[in-house]
Amino acid sequence: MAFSELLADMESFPTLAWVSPALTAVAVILVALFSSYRKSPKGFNVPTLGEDSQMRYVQEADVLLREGYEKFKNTIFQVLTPDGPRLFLPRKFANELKPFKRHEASGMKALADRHLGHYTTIDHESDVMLGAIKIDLNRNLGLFVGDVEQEVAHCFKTKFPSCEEWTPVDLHETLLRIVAQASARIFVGYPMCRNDEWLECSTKFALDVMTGGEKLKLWHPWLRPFAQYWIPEMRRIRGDHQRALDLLMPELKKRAAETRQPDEPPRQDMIQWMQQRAQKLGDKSFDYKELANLQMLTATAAIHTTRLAIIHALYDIAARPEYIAPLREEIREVTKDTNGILQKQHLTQMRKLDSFMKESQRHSPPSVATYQRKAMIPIDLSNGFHIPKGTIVQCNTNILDETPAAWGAPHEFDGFRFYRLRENPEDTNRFQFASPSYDSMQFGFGNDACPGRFFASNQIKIILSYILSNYDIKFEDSVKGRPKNFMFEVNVMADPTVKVLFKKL
Ligand code: HEM
Repeated sequence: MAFSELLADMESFPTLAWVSPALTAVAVILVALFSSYRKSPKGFNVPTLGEDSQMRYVQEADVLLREGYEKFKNTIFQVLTPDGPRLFLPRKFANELKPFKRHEASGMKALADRHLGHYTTIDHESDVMLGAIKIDLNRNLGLFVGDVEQEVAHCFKTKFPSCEEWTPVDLHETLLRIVAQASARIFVGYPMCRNDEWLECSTKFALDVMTGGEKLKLWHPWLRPFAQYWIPEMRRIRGDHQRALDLLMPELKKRAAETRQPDEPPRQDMIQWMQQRAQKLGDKSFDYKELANLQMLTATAAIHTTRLAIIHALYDIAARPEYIAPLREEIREVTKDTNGILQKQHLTQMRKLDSFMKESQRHSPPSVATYQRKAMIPIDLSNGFHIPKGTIVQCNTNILDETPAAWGAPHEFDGFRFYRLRENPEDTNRFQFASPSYDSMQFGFGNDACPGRFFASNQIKIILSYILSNYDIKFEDSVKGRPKNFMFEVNVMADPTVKVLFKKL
């Protein structure tokens, strides 16, 4: 971030107007001294990839990590990044880290550290939240197919252009609303899932965390306790939590006051599951405030990741229109007994769509280094490398050359490769979108792989099948081929400048 941007942040700090000019001058000098702060490159005893890699790491980590793979193959290497040296392990070490428990090698702590979770409030591990996702949500997924489809249809009717003619649509913005509302149907229930303020609050929080964390990283660690008050996003985070509580309160009070009839089935949504889990676990610290925080954290983990996977898939479909007819035909075929109304078994039967989603994610994963862990204890690897306690490591998980030979041409986009692999009766339950494996770590790997992946798989299928059944899609004429992804460090983003044209069928 430029010095001028930091100053702009300072100017927006409300109290600065009445702070003495001398104090402001001191603050300006401190900003000047520390705005270019970067962690000193105190590296590890492994080869370093390119001494001048810092900017390349920010803008093209995919290319850089590929170079690392070609140069070092099965050797651990480090990259000098703006946050200091980072260790990249060849994929095979994921197998060695897998047996470690989360209090020994933690994915959550790695993520929290990356986003300065202590300040951005995401350093918050909760058994209530993990249990509600891993157990309750996954157990009840089938219940919600109709409800989610209803929310998706409602969103398209109320928030989407009519598309009688070819109409350009900003997928980033529109899908944020659709995914947020469809997810909120299960997280906070109806009618809260249509509350505009709630949807805005629960989706903006993630952006504040990401941007606020990045801005705060530019400050020297000693100054961060003060600098957090200068950065608008960091100041907003506190407000986001309070606003979430205020917005949820009427619903929580309503539920607390209601007596359900004995023959009434229990409510099924994340609010209910979290409350029940907290009771079961005897979690004394769980109150309405904590519930609101956990809702925000769940939305943060769920919404942007799912939206991005859908955008990538739509870019892949628009770039390869030959897939539209077979995908549409599959949707029509599996739902023909219910006149096009989706039921849970239909989602399992959509094997071509599942394969297409997995192939899209293979080419456009959420990150090119998905398996990241913070060593909470010292860990020794089989090659003698010692990971000191407190160190974050990640695996170089997006090297297409490592694709198993049986999967076919590794670099090609083959939307139905997993569909064909599953035709082998022994493999019929393998190679699914929501099945992480050693060769497919887009959702992570092992016990702590993404617990929301089954839910995400359903949400993506419901939304894509709605689009394919109701619209034709294509790129604007100016777009040639599949738009190249953008990188921010190891994170893979879909080009936000591209518009997809929609036309109602
Ligand atoms: C396409 C959508 C999604 C993608 C690509 C994705 C990806 C990931 C990845 C790569 C991890 C790290 C796993 C590891 O390090 O082994 C993760 C963790 C996690 N995800 Fe997802 N995710 C998605 C959707 C969701 C949804 C919908 C939810 C919630 C309903 C969710 C909740 C979580 C949580 C709570 C964790 C931390 C798990 C733990 O520490 O045990 N994710 N996700």
